[in-house]
Amino acid sequence: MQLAQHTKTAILHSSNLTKEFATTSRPTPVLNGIDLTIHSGEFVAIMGPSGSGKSTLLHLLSGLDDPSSGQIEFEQHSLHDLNDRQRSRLRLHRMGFIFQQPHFLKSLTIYDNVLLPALKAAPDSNAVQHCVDQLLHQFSIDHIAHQYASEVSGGQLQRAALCRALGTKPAMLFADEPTGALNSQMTQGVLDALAAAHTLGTTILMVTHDPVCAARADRIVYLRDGVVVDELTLNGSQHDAATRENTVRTWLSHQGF
Ligand SMILES: Nc1ncnc2c1ncn2[C@@H]1O[C@H](COP(=O)(O)OP(=O)(O)OP(=O)(O)O)[C@@H](O)[C@H]1O
Repeated sequence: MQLAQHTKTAILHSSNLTKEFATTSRPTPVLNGIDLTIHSGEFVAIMGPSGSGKSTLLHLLSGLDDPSSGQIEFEQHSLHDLNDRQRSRLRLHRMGFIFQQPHFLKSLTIYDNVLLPALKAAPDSNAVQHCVDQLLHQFSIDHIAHQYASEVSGGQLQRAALCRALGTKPAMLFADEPTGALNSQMTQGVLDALAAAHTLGTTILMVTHDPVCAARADRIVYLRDGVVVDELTLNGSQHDAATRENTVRTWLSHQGF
């Protein structure tokens, strides 16, 4: 992984993105024309009321689901132009994912769960094992490497999920409420791990309800009724966590959050 370079190269760009879900009565519009650019090396949080379309947007931007209309470009690839196989390859090699509930294969150790997708992405097993060892050490879970998912805490498991996501060396990490199921102490551990991944150059897009999590981002995008209604850029000089959090909470209160 390379050190973060704060160049203004777009890694992800969406234009006029819409999404409707077909319900029994009529199509329900959920996203109503999203124009969003995420720059390489940025850490962007998506916030908004429940049902505003945050997870739907994350799924579209990562190619997990298709928009009803509009364009998405990821590293100059139009997702629309890729077939399923090409998209899967792009997700395996260039994107990482973490969700609120990490799903691990129960019959494999934490180590093997992390190793498996990394080997699929880059079959040089020695280099991959070295990378996995480093990740587990960096996120302070090397001592649970040979345990099973059922034997470790939620915070440890989420950090393992982050290792698994980073083991394929993705350019961009998509995180949907990664701390939603954790207490505040475990949340801090996962946020520190995310911040470390960001410092090493991974672009991050994170959906969150939590101002404490959002305060770690460079920029917060606020969604209401499927539209981006406001953005907050956090001043890089606000290194003090309490100051950043206050800035975020004040801004959110103006959004009626
Ligand atoms: N597969 C689906 N079929 C029909 N409706 C859906 C589907 N997925 C999401 N929706 C609807 O789209 C809207 C937005 O959902 P989404 O999960 O994106 O919101 P969100 O902002 O992430 O919400 P939350 O904060 O509660 O997780 C909701 O009204 C939801 O019911």
